[in-house]
Amino acid sequence: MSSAERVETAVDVQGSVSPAGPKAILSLEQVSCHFEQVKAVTEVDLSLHAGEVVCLLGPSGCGKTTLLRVAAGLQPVTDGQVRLNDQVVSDGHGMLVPPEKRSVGLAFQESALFPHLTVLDNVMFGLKHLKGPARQARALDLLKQFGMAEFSRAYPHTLSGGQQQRVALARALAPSPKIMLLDEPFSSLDARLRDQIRDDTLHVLKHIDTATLLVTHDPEEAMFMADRIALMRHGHIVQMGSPTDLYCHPIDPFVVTFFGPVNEYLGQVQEKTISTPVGYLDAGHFSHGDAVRVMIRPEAVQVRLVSQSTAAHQTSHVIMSRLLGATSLVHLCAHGPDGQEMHLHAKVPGVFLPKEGQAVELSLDPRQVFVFPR
Ligand SMILES: Nc1ncnc2c1ncn2[C@@H]1O[C@H](COP(=O)(O)OP(=O)(O)OP(=O)(O)O)[C@@H](O)[C@H]1O
Repeated sequence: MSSAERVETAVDVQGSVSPAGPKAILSLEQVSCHFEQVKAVTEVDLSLHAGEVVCLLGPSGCGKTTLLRVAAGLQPVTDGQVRLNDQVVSDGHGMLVPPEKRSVGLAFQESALFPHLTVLDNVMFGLKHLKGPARQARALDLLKQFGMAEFSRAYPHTLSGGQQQRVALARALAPSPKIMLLDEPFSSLDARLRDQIRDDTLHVLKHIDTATLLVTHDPEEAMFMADRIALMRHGHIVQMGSPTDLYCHPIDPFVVTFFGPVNEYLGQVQEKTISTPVGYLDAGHFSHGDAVRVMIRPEAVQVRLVSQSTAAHQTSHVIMSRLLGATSLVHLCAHGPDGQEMHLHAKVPGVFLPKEGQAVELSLDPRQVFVFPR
């Protein structure tokens, strides 16, 4: 094992806040929304620009839907203000511009279509400002972009759930809203269908250059869809930035673990290093004697097979291997330079299934190792 190896460590870095460039279409400024004792959202700042997809990500009950409803004008704020194109549309005194005047398109987990209208009529419903042929052409264009043009004469009850959701998205986007608000629009679909509709939706959103706020609790979905992610907890935005910012520069352990399970090691800084069973880490800004929590993503663990030179219990070795599909998960017992042991998971690409007992040499990709105070 590469026990003498010294590994540079990526430590807590604040993600970027907002892209430079044109003015925001939608701004939430110090927005709070409380329901009696429940502080659903507290002092949130968030801006949304034309053509970008921002995801509100976080665990159940963290305030995502409340924030989306505030943006839509469906929920008054307790404090702070909401601006649309620089005009204040709600503040602590009430709702100054109602939802129907905000040019927002809405789609939810189960977006109900009008059952007595055909697919085409459903999409044309919000296009009353257009004349007959233009109205139909616009609706058909949207249906085409969602792969639903051939169903234009069908009624909703004859469509699958996924097809209905495509029509609902087309209907919401048809009036070319300046802002699209989507609340878990893919979560009722099965995995394969979800991937496809997600992909189609992303391309349509980018094509029409609308600003999109998407609520999801799925980090993979947020990374797939978002230009920027706002990760929330207990009504606050914990970290805001690009998917790369959050994944590679998480500001605290909550952000690290929200994107997937990690290997954890509790250590102590000795001089300028932290000794772990997988080698020495650079202690970064920590000082001698600091108690630290080392978080190692399974993807950071690099495994090299070696011939056994010492007894199994003194060498890092394989406990078991499992094929997950595109990746393999290898359970390891790591033996450190100072005699420490650690059960470790390594996620490696492709079919890599070393046998139980196989001796290995372990190293780390420092970009996916994070150290926080204990
Ligand atoms: N109308 C309401 N009255 C009282 N409490 C509410 C109301 N709406 C939301 N809450 C509370 O506010 C908090 C945030 O709820 P919200 O629905 O915004 O969370 P969420 O992150 O969207 O959750 P989920 O992912 O489960 O939908 C929760 O504690 C919820 O119970």
